[in-house]
Amino acid sequence: MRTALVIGTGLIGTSAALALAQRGVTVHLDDHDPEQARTAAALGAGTDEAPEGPVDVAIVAAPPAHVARVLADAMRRGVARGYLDVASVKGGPRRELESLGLDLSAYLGTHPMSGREKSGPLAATGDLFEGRPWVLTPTRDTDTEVLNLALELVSHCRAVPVVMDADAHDRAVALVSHMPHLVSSLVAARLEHAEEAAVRLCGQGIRDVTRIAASDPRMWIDILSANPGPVADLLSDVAADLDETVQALRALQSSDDAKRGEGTAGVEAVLRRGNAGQVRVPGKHGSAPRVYETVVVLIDDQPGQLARIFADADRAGVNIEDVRIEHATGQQAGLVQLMVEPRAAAALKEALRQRGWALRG
Ligand SMILES: NC(=O)c1ccc[n+]([C@@H]2O[C@H](COP(=O)([O-])OP(=O)(O)OC[C@H]3O[C@@H](n4cnc5c(N)ncnc54)[C@H](O)[C@@H]3O)[C@@H](O)[C@H]2O)c1
Ligand SMILES: O=C(O)C(=O)C[C@]1(C(=O)O)C=C[C@@H](O)C=C1
Repeated sequence: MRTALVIGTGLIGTSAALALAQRGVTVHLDDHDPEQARTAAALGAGTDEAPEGPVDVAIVAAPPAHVARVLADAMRRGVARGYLDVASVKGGPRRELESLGLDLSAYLGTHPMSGREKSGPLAATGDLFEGRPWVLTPTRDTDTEVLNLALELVSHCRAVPVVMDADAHDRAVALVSHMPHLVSSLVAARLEHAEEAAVRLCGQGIRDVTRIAASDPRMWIDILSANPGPVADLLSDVAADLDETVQALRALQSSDDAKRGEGTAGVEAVLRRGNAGQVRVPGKHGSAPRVYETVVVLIDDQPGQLARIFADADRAGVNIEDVRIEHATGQQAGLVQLMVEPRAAAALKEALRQRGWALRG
């Protein structure tokens, strides 16, 4: 692939454009809000000038409700050899395109399983998709050339291609993305009118559970409107589990020993089922989760601290596998958790201590 046109230069479009531009592809940027395309261009994602002739691939990264219309318009204008979209739902846009009577052999629906709770080009990064699954939904009618273009895009973004049927994809993401999003919103909603004294105590647990609740509701209305049935079925199962958990907790309040025993068993069952589900969440690069040792470092809230820690770890020859930052409430300090291979932990601790870092835990 030599040339690409990204239509919709928000978080996802600009992130893909940055990755393509970094691999030498000439990227043209287009958005119904020209300011967004200008911003993406200023970030180094490509040019906001229109291509002179057809490009190799057009990537539509507009909100799901607009995807079919934008694709249809681009296909009628013949702007590319192949047409892709990256919408979070796949069945609806495909059916909408079919109903418009277009030849879909040059179209392939895709979905990168990576994103952020922030929108717009300024939230974009060229490494957003690295190591993440990127779903491709070819049909029997899809041109091989277009499938190859999609595989090239995924490879340039250093993601992992996963081929699926569009409706199977929508059922799967109902479980791993859409239902969890609503649960996150429901948990975060309990904080809206909560007392300040309680909210001030928020630690990492609730931050983990509520991060995605900060996402743009307009985007999520589009997503959920295109997949309501599977999400409603799953949420109704969660509601049944919630009812059982409430009953178990009520039993724990009883003065009767036998009832309390039932309550403990009920609560334990839900926690153990949670453990069993959690271990199935794939780790980095989509592989089985690895067990890392955590080295905790106290940092001041000053620029450059993280870069210094990474440089010191690099000097000690230790690879940081993952990182988390916990900001201490009301203080100019934070805790950085560095996840490393267990055999590298002792060397890292020693090197960081020698370079004056305060370690915790
Ligand atoms: N945010 C995520 O985590 C995530 C992850 C994977 C896939 N997606 C999918 O990627 C797509 C884009 O999401 P995003 O998070 O980048 O949103 P975003 O709001 O950051 O960007 C969307 C962009 O599309 C533009 N746009 C809207 N209507 C348009 C139209 N008719 N023609 C051209 N441009 C138009 C907007 O001006 C905006 O710049 C969506 O389909 C979404 O489902 C999102
Ligand atoms: O904000 C994030 O971390 C996300 O990855 C968002 C997330 C997801 O649920 O996994 C949300 C919707 C997209 O379709 C893909 C990714």
